Amino acid sequence: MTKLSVNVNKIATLRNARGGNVPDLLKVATDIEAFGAQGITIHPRPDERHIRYRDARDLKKIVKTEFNIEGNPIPNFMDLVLEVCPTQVTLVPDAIGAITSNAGWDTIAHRNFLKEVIAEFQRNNIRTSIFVDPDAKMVEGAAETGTDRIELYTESYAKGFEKGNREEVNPFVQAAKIAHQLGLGINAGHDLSLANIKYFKEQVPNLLEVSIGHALICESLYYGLENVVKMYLNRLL
Ligand SMILES: CC(=O)[C@@H](O)[C@H](O)COP(=O)(O)O
Ligand SMILES: NCC(=O)COP(=O)(O)O
Repeated sequence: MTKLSVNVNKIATLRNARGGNVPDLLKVATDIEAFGAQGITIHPRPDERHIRYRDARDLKKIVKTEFNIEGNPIPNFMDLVLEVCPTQVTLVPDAIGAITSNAGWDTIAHRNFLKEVIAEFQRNNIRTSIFVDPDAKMVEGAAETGTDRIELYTESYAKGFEKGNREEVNPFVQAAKIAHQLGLGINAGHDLSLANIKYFKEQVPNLLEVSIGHALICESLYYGLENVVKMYLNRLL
């Protein structure tokens, strides 16, 4: 079984649009768990344009499933994660000003930095994952950092799948095989959707967790949040 961790960034985007507390992020996260999702993901960004650092602290008090915090390990982010102690931290090399995450780590160029940061989180019993492209060299480099898991950056798969290019999954299959041989756990995320998740899950071996936000919240406008969470869970069996 592959776990579904729902990324609630977009709930915070909607809330922040009016300055109040509608929708209530904490209630939505609790409901998502009640609907069966096995995790909640957030990706606080330095400008707090959706998730605020305070949300991370508040969510920690109520999330009963796996809590995953993603982000670039700048000092403020490191301090937040070490204070909140989520189940997992996913390190993402976010470029300043980028509209969303748009690349995996160069695990060779940043090996020493990643090693240090990962060791610090692991000393505090926080599972680590690093965001990587489906590239054998980057996966091998990830293993050298000591990380527990990798998160495969799935945008290229999602784009290819939309155009009918199912072979776009092949690099992910290869990357997952290498990661598994090297003893790394495998997560995946970015632009996964109801349309493309089933094929990805069928093809990519040893997939432990997917984190899904943007498409899942958009799909919920049509089908409702409870239905959509259950539809993902069915596709991830
Ligand atoms: C790491 C990743 O894949 C991103 O999809 C991210 O978690 C979403 O961030 P935004 O919601 O800020 O686009
Ligand atoms: N790690 C990926 C994530 O949390 C959600 O990405 P997206 O579904 O919003 O593209």
